[in-house]
Amino acid sequence: MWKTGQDVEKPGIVVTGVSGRMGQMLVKVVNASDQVRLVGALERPGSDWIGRDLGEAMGGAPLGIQVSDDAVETIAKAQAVIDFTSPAATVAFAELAAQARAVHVIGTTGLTEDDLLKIRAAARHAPIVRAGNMSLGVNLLVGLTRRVAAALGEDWDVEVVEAHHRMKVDAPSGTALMLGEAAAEGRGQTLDALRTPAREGITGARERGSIGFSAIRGGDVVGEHDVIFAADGERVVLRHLASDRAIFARGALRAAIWGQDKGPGEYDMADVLGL
Ligand SMILES: NC(=O)C1=CN([C@@H]2O[C@H](COP(=O)(O)OP(=O)(O)OC[C@H]3O[C@@H](n4cnc5c(N)ncnc54)[C@H](OP(=O)(O)O)[C@@H]3O)[C@@H](O)[C@H]2O)C=CC1
Ligand SMILES: O=C(O)C1=N[C@H](C(=O)O)C[C@H](O)C1
Repeated sequence: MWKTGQDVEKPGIVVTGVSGRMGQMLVKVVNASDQVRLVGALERPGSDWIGRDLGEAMGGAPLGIQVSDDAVETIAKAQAVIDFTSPAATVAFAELAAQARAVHVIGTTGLTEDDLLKIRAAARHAPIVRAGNMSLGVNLLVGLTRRVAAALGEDWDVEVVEAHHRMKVDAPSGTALMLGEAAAEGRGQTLDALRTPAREGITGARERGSIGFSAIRGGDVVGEHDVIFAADGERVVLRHLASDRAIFARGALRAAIWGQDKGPGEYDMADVLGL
């Protein structure tokens, strides 16, 4: 629907932030797929990857794609842009993907309300699939969390605990926020209404019905999330453990393909996975 002529058969994918942890994983997953073509690779202006062959920069065989910092020219070639970078970069890419009528798959977390408004504006022109976690397991856990929260009610205190690698820059994680939102929805409320500020010092007793978050940072932890429902005398713990970033990249590629026949609008992984 988005491009015509010779581009129609296999969607052309542009990956952003290709030198990053997720960027490199996305390049591997996209390049291994026979359903899409990798047509462009973007990095931040000033990166020493700019101008190099992407495959060689990743320490492997040449891929015949030069890493570029020209987002306008590169995104113009795309049917889908897969983007796990930083909030500022993602907001800029959203506008360019919308101009190119390309599907924008956003994995970037730590987006502010203002960023989300700009992304919403871009989604008036092209499909945007955004999720704080693109894995099948976490998106299933989101649905389970909603159901358990609805079933257990306010006598059960909800706490979300997450652990990530030492390089992660945002907290709570995007996944933790998705899980907190699901718990709040299960109780017929919004997370904004129930969220407890980060605890330190004399916090006072826990407020009934509130949802708390704790973040651990260390080592090379890919991503671990517990949703704890704690009552008097018992606890229910829902857990997801990620040990390979390929789960996120596979979900993002699935979203890019899924989005090819969708109209403008904001979608999430529950839409993509039919959950
Ligand atoms: N939704 C999901 O399933 C998942 C989401 N994430 C999220 O994805 C994001 C990236 O994570 P991760 O890969 O670990 O982080 P990295 O820091 O390893 O990678 C981010 C990359 O984006 C690059 N970048 C920054 N600005 C630009 C720009 N303007 N143009 C092009 N590239 C740019 C960075 O370059 P430089 O380092 O030079 O600044 C870096 O190479 C985070 O927000 C993370 O939370 C991660 C995993 C799964
Ligand atoms: O930064 C990461 O690494 C991850 N970020 C996402 C998040 O913020 O939840 C997803 C995953 O947990 C890895």
